[in-house]
Amino acid sequence: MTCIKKLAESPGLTSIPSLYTYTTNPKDQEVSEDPEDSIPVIDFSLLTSGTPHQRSQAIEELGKACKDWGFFLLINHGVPERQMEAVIENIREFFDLTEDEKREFEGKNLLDPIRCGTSFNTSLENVFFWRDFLKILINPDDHEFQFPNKPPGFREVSLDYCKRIREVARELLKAISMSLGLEPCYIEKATNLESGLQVFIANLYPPCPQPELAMGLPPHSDHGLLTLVMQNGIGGLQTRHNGNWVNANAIPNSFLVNTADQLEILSNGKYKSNVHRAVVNSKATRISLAIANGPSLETMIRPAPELESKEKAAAYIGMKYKDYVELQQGNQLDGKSCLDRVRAFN
Ligand SMILES: O=C(O)CCC(=O)C(=O)O
Ligand SMILES: [Fe+2]
Repeated sequence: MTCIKKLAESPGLTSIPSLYTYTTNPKDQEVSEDPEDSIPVIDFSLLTSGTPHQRSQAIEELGKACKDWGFFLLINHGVPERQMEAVIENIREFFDLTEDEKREFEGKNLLDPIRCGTSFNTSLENVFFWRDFLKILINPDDHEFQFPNKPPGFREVSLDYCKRIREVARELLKAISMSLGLEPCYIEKATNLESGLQVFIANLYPPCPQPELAMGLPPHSDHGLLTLVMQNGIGGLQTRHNGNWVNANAIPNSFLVNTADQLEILSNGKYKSNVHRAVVNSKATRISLAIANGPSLETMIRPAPELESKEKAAAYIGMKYKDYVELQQGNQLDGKSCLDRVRAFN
């Protein structure tokens, strides 16, 4: 399978092959400029080291962001900027490897620890996306993490980065539990977060000669609990809010965080997983790194009984997270179609 990077670098490419022509209805081509649609900003330092008053206020704001948006910018998170830049630089070097070198990391099965490729699921797609990816499953119970051995140092800097993200996600999930009126460690315990799966998803979106006709990643929600995204300073992520598409303009050194399907299930639908997409541009290569933080693969996730009531019975059936990941990764990327498979009819 030819990667999109190679295609985009073909000399004199002025139009995209029809295989990449993605049809978007006119309403979905519009992007909201409404100031009401400005993405909430959460200050992580207030959640962890603010005064009790600042803390409870920050928890309330976080709960509101999860309920109204399922998306927020996270500032003052404590992950060093130079580490973020180093990971992005290594990802760039990884994608610069030759096609032959990258083929070694292609992977065959959905739950292979390392998979690299193009689009999302080329065996099922009629239209391909303007995106190459590298996906690595980071399972803390596996002490021998598998990771590409090229470029040199990629493994070390990335695994350390994932560890830090795991801590940030754990703190956020504590605050989210509290915002739902649950005890701080509720989500951590219910998901066996200690053994929780992280997926390292590096995305490369090369410049595209007809960006309005192509799609980097189509509208979808993520499978885990919380996804933390950083990028190389080039925008492209858009989030859906009140039926509008909104550009996720990152503040430098912030994370773009979105709530994912397992959080919607656990919160019994109080916090909806966020639908987002990645668009492409004609000028610059965009690199993004999404770290999806999820439950442990063997844990069955179901709505918290504390959040069920006479008026709101469990809105989802329970499913083992491993089965959910396979379902999501094995199908076409299409809005929240995977979540529909666990919706209860009551
Ligand atoms: O490229 C991005 O900003 C988003 C990527 C994304 O949504 C994903 O990898 O699930
Ligand atoms: Fe995503």
